[in-house]
Amino acid sequence: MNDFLDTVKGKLVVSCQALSNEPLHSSFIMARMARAAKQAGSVAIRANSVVDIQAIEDETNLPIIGLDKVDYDDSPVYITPTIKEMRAVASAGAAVVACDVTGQPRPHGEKLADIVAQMRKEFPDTLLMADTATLENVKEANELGFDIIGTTMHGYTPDTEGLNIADNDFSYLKKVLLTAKHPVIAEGKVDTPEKARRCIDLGCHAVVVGGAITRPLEIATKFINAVNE
Ligand SMILES: CC(=O)N[C@H](C=O)[C@@H](O)[C@H](O)[C@H](O)COP(=O)(O)O
Repeated sequence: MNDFLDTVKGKLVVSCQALSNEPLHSSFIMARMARAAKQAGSVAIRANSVVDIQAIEDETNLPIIGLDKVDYDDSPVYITPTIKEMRAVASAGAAVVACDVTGQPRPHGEKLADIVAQMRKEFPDTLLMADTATLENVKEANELGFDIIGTTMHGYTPDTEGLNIADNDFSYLKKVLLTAKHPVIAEGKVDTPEKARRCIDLGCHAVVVGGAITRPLEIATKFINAVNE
């Protein structure tokens, strides 16, 4: 039985990710980041790549929202873009597999509906999280029956560039909550404890915070910029 949704209800999930061009890129370091998150009380971890997922599972035994960021030449979609990465993340033991649901073309012409159907067949106990950018994407995630709807890609697609879910007291997130037919996880640029709390108070099932906790380059840059101004 997958009890992920019960486990994270009303809670914070810490995202521990560092791509190959980031200073902390290392499964060992991501596992230590996850250890710190667990010690602080995080009930689940969001992680990128099979090796990081395995290292974090070994270290923390916490449930994981897994993804695999891969760049393909023929598509702008990079969060778990094809069935190959979906299978690999589920096989690594992630409780939830997150993937891009932004309506943009996937690599090799793969269709999201086919990917979802295949995953349901092969991994019936694994939950699927839609990383959406717009209300249209939320509607598609509803129709395809995703178990969790995330706001992950809001601000990161050509249509939404520069937007932030926290703008105007989370006015976009409020619309997502009205549109989504499945639990909503707020994710993306939630960079203060107060904002994380607000997401829960507005009715999100859970909230994911990444960079503000686990990306020291991002954190240090904010301090440096403030001091140098
Ligand atoms: C857009 C994209 O690729 N987001 C990624 C998705 O997994 C991660 O790089 C983010 O760190 C994560 O979504 C958490 O968000 P934030 O780090 O802003 O709290």
